[in-house]
Amino acid sequence: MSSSVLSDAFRTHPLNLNHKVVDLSSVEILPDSHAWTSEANKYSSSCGGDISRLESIPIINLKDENAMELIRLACTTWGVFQIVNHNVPKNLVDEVELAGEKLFSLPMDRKLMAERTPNGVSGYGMARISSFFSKSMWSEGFTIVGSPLEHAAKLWPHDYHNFCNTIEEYQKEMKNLASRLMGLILGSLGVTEDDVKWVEPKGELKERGAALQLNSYPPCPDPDKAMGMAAHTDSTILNILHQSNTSGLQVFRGDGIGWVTLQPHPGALIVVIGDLMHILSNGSYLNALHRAVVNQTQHRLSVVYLHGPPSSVKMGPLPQLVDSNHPPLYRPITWNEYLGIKAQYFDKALTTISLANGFMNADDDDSVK
Ligand SMILES: O=C(O)CCC(=O)C(=O)O
Ligand SMILES: [Fe+2]
Repeated sequence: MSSSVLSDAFRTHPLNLNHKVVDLSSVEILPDSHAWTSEANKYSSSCGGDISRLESIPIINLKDENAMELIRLACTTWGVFQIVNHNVPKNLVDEVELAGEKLFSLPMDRKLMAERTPNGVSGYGMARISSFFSKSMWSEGFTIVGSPLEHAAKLWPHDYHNFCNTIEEYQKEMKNLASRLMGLILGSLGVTEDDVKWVEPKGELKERGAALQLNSYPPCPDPDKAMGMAAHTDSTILNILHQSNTSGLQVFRGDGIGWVTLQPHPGALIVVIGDLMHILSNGSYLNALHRAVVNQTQHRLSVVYLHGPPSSVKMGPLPQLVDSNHPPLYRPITWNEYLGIKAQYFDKALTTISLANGFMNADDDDSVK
């Protein structure tokens, strides 16, 4: 895995470290710093409550002969779906979950030895989106780009091999699965992988952006006022997420339904469509707005594989999807440039590259850097 795209983008846009790292496992009363009000989370008022149960997020069997069509439906209505029969060995998923549990149960002073630096990308710390919110999230994270060795050796100076092996094996499986999913998703848009050369990059283009993010959500004394991870869309092509057997991930349906909880399904992995796939599909595939809520009794863990494009590729709406009736909605952009825009504009990032509102000139690539 290449580290350059994410590392470059994160170095240029360091984290705003207003939030103090707190050892959440030792907190008995929700501190004000972690008490979210409805102003702090503008989407919370539309919370779906009972309605959530009427709508459920599709579970797609990748071996189903209609898988492509089901994916198309899921991407146009949800921007998220679960997959089964994905061929990722169950014991590997269990091992990566255990590795995460082992990591987050270390004492805080040990975890801080592997802390992510303000302009670094790998290591222990809070979700990068924390800097957009005045309140702290009820979660901790560990990001791995490329080899986990450097940070794992800080966590377990004499015993990091198992962790590294598990992570590297999982990264390999995720990379294969992501490329299989790309074939299916592009197919569902009526585009072949041959039409999009960078999907299976050869030679120089091989350099690809990817990362693994472990998220930990300890039990929370006042879960209704706390927020595990605030509402966001992912800045990738797609993310593949495994959640431990405790619900918490919610997806927002804009058509009046509100927040819908993604119930853990044994053996399933979750695919979240990111901003870049939304751009590629010329707006037809939804980049799911999602968040993670917490609960009072159970520790929850998620393992997220971030799948991005090679650094040099400029991505715009796929030419096959654009014609005089369907003009391009976004200007072409590299991932690095998009991550920079996201770091600055967050949930307005797509608007700044929209061609529909005349905000930007399509040829003026450097204007927002
Ligand atoms: O923990 C979860 O379920 C959500 C995590 C997430 O959205 C992310 O890491 O981007
Ligand atoms: Fe996310």
